[in-house]
Amino acid sequence: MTHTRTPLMAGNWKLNLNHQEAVVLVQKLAWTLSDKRHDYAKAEVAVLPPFTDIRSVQTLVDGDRLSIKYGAQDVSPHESGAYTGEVSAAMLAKLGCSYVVVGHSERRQYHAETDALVAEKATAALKHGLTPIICVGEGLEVRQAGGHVDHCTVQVTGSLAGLTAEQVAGSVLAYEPVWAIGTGEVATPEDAQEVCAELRACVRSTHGDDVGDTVRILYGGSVKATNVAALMAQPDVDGALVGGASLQVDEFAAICRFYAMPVL
Ligand SMILES: O=C(CO)COP(=O)(O)O
Repeated sequence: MTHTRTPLMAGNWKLNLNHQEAVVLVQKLAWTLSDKRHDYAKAEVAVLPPFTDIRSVQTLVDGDRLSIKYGAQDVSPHESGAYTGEVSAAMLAKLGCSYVVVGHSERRQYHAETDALVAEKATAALKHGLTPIICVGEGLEVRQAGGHVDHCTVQVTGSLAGLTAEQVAGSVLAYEPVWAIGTGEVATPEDAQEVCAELRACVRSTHGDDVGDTVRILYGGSVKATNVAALMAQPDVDGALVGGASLQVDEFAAICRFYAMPVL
């Protein structure tokens, strides 16, 4: 069966840009993409700013009727209550968010997030109509020992625990090898394909072939305009989760327009 997975290019801004800078970047991004006649059917475009920027981004996107989508970098597993500092999925949904990242390696590392917590966050997001971008990825030692596939399939199985087939089909997975994040050390297209294919096979076996064929799987880790086309040429890579390069408008716009580039 040929799949109809729309590519997704998502910019994870991490802890960068205040709400005023966010508006400037999104405005410039929209102009650049419209100038180049970007086809949003060929690549969906999303930005994932810090929480404090989201209301401003919503106002801009709604006011100018932009086709750019937006979301958050984390969400509480709780609905409401005494959870100081947390932001709920309902609050993000109210702000018009489409996406929310869960289980990014930086949260797994610095906030000790487990697969079980990631699954709870994904469930909370889906309950409120948000699409979770569920991240997995191995560190350098695991990669060097050849344990990357097992590591990532264990993570993905745990992070999808309790989700229905329909919920998994409506989620996005992201393979982000930790050794490739912010290091300039991009995985080769073959490395990315190997793990993305294994993640898809894992979903097919746990939630059915249709779900495996439908779920989108992104690659993340030092994605740039110069390497995106080769990554996107891989059959199981459905998009990119972009960190550093998403803060540069021209670079991110070029990444979004990967389909207009030759595969080097
Ligand atoms: O962590 C990432 C996206 O979530 C990747 O970051 P870089 O693109 O800066 O390597």
